[in-house]
Amino acid sequence: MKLGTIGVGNAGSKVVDKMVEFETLTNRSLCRDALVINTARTDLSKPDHVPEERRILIGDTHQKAKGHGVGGDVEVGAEVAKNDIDEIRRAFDDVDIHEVDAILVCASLGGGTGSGAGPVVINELQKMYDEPVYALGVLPGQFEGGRPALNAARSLQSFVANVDNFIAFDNDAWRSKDQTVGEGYAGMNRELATRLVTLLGAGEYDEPTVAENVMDASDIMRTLDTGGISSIGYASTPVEDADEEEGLLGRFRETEAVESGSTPAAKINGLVRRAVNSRLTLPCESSSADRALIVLSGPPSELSRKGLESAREWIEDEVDTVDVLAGDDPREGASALSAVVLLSNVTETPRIDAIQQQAVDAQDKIAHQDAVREEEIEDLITDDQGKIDPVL
Ligand SMILES: Nc1nc2c(ncn2[C@@H]2O[C@H](COP(=O)(O)OP(=O)(O)OP(=O)(O)O)[C@@H](O)[C@H]2O)c(=O)[nH]1
Repeated sequence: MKLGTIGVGNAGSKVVDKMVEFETLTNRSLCRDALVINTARTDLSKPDHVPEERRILIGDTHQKAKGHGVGGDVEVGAEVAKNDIDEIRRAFDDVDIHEVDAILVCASLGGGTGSGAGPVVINELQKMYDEPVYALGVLPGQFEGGRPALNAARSLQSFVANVDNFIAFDNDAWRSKDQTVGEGYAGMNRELATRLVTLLGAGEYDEPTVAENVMDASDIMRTLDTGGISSIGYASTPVEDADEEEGLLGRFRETEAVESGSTPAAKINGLVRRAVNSRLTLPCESSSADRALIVLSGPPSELSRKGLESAREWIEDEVDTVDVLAGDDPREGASALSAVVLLSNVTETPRIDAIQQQAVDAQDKIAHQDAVREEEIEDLITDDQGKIDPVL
């Protein structure tokens, strides 16, 4: 599909940047426009693949943001975006909407800009365009504490109510204890970009391609059209005789070899099973999905109709739905065979339940602290009037 991509806030912008990097390295043609919106000037300098003129600073005149971010305050994030909506609209005007099938807004839900400004941006897009608007939302880790969980629980409701589909990425599930936070994020963003671009970029070629069974943008959009929360599974295996991948693309590839000697059909079946049973972007009970879609991407010689059909049947049983679409994404010269599986409208998602509980606890704690503070201030004023130390 042809996509307009918008990153809101720090993490959202980094994800968009990685998507553009991965699509360039793999000669795909997905993001027709990449725009990033932020309240922090320093974060706007981070992307390597988003043109300078497509980086928008909002809230630089706002009393609390002043170009330094909103410090995790979701209310300020939303307010700033509402105040600067004309500027945001002008940036949308530069998108050639006839060139895109859908818009993807990427944001993290734990900070203040992504969680607050993200829903404002989405509402505006929905007002301006008829095309579907999808979101990619990063969920905060449990170790980050109550405030990010509260932001996420609040903003998740606004995201899900207003997008055509919400693809979730759970930082907790992808955190590695052996890495620094920075290394961890870089790896997670690569993994996420690989999944998003392999899925959404399927069937998009610069040159016309004649192949049977090619995945179509309308199939992907139909699977996403549930209005719910989605999760993506992925697995990849190197193609025999492919040149050793050097440099940047090698870092994106976390391929695992499958047993040699297996037939192409068995190889595909095994790969699709591995995609569903390995780490999903959002851990969930796959049988709770409403619809599913399989994309098989790799050199045409590796694609097998029989393999794809038997994998489709396996997912039909696994997910317990007849709504499973499957298609190929032939890529001449690709050095790996990859399977990506989209599980749409999943409802059994333990991490989202846990975030909601963490948010309720955090809200109770904040309410309790506020009540204690008010009581203390009252005591000070009534009992110790005149005894408060001045600041200077
Ligand atoms: N997956 C991933 N998560 C990130 C990354 N950077 C930050 N996060 C997560 O995002 C949340 C913080 O959100 P940010 O995007 O940094 O903040 P923001 O939306 O710009 O908002 P403010 O900083 O409050 O203005 C935390 O939950 C982090 O764990 C990243 O590169 N990748």
